[in-house]
Amino acid sequence: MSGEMKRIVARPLTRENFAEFGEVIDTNCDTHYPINAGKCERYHALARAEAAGPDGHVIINIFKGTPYPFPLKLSMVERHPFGSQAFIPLSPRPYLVVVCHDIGDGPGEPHAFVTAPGQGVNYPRNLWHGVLTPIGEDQDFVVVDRGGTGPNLEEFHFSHPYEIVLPEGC
Ligand SMILES: NC(=O)N[C@@H](O)C(=O)O
Ligand code: NI
Repeated sequence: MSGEMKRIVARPLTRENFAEFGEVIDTNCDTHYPINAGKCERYHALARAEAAGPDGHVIINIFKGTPYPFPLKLSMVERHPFGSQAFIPLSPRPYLVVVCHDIGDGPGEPHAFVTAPGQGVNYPRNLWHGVLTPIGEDQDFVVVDRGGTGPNLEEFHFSHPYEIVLPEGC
């Protein structure tokens, strides 16, 4: 294994297999009810936005992402100490989600997921994650995260990069 990258195969993202990391933003849930005299269905409180630290407040952004080559060489993950970060795709394409638990002095082994078309995710404050990673085509996202002052980006560079591969047929 010396010199070789450890291979991680991405799994399909589900609310259940992502629950130990963060929230999935999609309509495959039971927290919904009709509003506006039945003309609209509200899928309520799918995730919670956190905005702490000096002058912390929630902001809404658009990220126009460009695709990464696969297999992906993952050498860095990051986290946001003062706030959460949610990614909601504006096109029905899968993208890659990479997250890690913190093991005390930094991130543990990465966990990789491929979203279903249209599925969003919310990274709670301080969750280690890979940067926005579209697959195959440019993809735009609404991103809900934290504005304010103070350092809200911490990066960790792995001493041994990982190789992230997509599941068959992706
Ligand atoms: N840096 C930035 O705004 N984006 C990253 O946080 C990311 O998770 O893609
Ligand atoms: Ni981020």
